Amino acid sequence: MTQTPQTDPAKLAAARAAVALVRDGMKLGLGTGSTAAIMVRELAARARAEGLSLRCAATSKGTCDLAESLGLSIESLDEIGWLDMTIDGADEVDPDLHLIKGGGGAHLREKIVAAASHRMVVIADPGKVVEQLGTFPLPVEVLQFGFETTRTLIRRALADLDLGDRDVLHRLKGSEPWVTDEGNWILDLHLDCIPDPVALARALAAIPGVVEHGLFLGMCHVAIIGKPDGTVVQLDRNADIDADMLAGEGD
Ligand SMILES: O=C(CO)[C@H](O)[C@H](O)COP(=O)(O)O
Repeated sequence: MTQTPQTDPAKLAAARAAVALVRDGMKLGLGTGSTAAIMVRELAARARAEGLSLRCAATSKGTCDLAESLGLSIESLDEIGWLDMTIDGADEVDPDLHLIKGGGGAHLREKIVAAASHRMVVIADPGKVVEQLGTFPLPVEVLQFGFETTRTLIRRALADLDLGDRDVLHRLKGSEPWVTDEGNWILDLHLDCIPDPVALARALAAIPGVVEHGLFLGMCHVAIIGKPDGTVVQLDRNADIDADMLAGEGD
């Protein structure tokens, strides 16, 4: 039976484990996506039940609307300042806890919020754990101005990294461009594998029309991987991680 994101037991387990890390008085970043949405619901329920006083910054309009509808107080990042912890989902997590994010198109705000956080906690199901990043198409947020120029420069950068002849696709919603919360467009880079994420991140960041790419390198401190049986595995950065342990357990 196909499970809706709300009832996915692996995502729910990861979300609950992350919410258990929250303490009264914390300043939190709230991620975006189906797993993050489950976390927001769990967080709101716990805050209500325990009377927690929390200050939260959201990584997207969608998360902001959801959190506020559940009674969580959302402020702008600049009002809150430095955050204790951000809890967010991911599209891929590698053994070094490098990530691909942006499947939901929110990676620009997600990266800013993660950068403003003492700790970034990623929550995911086992299908997100990979040996090497790149199977999931890498989202790159680009300005609308000079869009085709930026796409050409990205293709050239990929060729320089021996990643030529890959699809660099304009993300659409129906037949119209998918527009981010910041009013930009997204290119999805179908790379299959990313042998050198650091070199790719550097090359993309050097292209003028690129606003932000979905590689999160060295930002995630802890990944909590929920499993379909409701248990979790916690991966800590710099720990000796055996991604094989989790491979193939996706739901
Ligand atoms: O980066 C993201 C949004 O920009 C999400 O965290 C990522 O796409 C994972 O989403 P989901 O939990 O729905 O699988």
